[in-house]
Amino acid sequence: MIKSISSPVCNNCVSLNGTNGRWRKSLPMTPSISFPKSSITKIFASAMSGNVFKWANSEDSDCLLSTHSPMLTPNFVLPVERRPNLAEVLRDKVPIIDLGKNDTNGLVEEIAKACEEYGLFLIVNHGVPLELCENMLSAVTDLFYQPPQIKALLVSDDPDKDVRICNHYRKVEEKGDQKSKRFSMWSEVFKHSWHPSDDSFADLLPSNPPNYRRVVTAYAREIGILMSQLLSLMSQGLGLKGDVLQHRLGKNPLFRVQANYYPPCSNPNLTLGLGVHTDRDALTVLLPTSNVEGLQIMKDDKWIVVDPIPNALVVNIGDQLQVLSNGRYKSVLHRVVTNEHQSRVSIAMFYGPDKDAYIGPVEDLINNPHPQLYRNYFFREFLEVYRNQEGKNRKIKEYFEI
Ligand SMILES: O=C(O)CCC(=O)C(=O)O
Ligand SMILES: [Fe+2]
Repeated sequence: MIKSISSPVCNNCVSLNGTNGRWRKSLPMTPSISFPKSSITKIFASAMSGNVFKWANSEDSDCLLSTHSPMLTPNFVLPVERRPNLAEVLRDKVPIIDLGKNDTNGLVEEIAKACEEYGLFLIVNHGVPLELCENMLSAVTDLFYQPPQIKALLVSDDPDKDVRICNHYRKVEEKGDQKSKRFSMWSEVFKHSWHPSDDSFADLLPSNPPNYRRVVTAYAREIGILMSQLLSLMSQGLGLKGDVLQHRLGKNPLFRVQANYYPPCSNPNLTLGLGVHTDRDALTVLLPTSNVEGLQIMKDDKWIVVDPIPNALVVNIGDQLQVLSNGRYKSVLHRVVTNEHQSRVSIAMFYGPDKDAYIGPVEDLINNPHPQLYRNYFFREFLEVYRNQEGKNRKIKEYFEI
């Protein structure tokens, strides 16, 4: 059991007090999900021409149709140098950390090591009930399996829209050509905000699937508790008091969800589910379909597979923790590859700073052998740079390097 968890500083955040013992619960299996074709799907499928649906309000982007096998049209085929080169991917071991352990000091050490060396680790015995994870995955799957005409109502490329479905893309500039070419990623994503204790975010969510609002608010509460615990352990891993990182992220953190749907793909060598990126926020907790591979991380200049083991959630460091830790924790470079036979869903819950948070390396972590690596900035500045680099290979924290 984890004993020394400090109370979160944010009034809006959930408290860990009173959760003693929950970490001892052993977590049952995270299920693999199946993708039944609903009768509605069949009706609408017959109304479609071709396999790729052109969204009515999104001129430029061909969104994938999750209800049947989309075709690998040229807009998904990446230039040769950007393809995943699957033959060279390694099967190194990504750390698996048991949060149910009694030894807090050991846990702090293990987590710090994983954050420094990998920027990503799996957690088991994390306390989020299995049934809730299952319900979350199946509610999101139902959402993606709605008829395209229904989903089209949510489709938007406008980053200011709180609730939306979109198709990520990469802009690639060709030599001698002023105009960059857009390549679509082999996925559909559903985004919205969340909150660990104020359920009103759910009022903006679609009323279908009917259970989504209820499930996501329950899941958000659990993830809020888990993230507070992780931030406390990560803070201690830097030799700081448990509440420092959470305090630096501000009173009104930006909580965002991104659910990703990756249909089977006829040639995974030619495209990516999500392009190479780091997460722009502080912390990500990801719930993937178990037993279907997809996520890969870069370590020592090599891509390695993140094994989707049952029961586990994936935790990864985002850009803001790399900056706050003065480069000690790594915001891990990652990507998602597709596979020929199985669909995959993942749900990323992001914890980002308050827009007004002043982010920069924590002073105690700046010293002679460790000079300050980043200049301080308000998070809203970071977001602006992020937006200006939209669709490109982002280099945002590099922009703030000293
Ligand atoms: O699907 C995954 O495994 C990763 C998703 C991801 O990287 C993201 O949503 O930022
Ligand atoms: Fe990511």
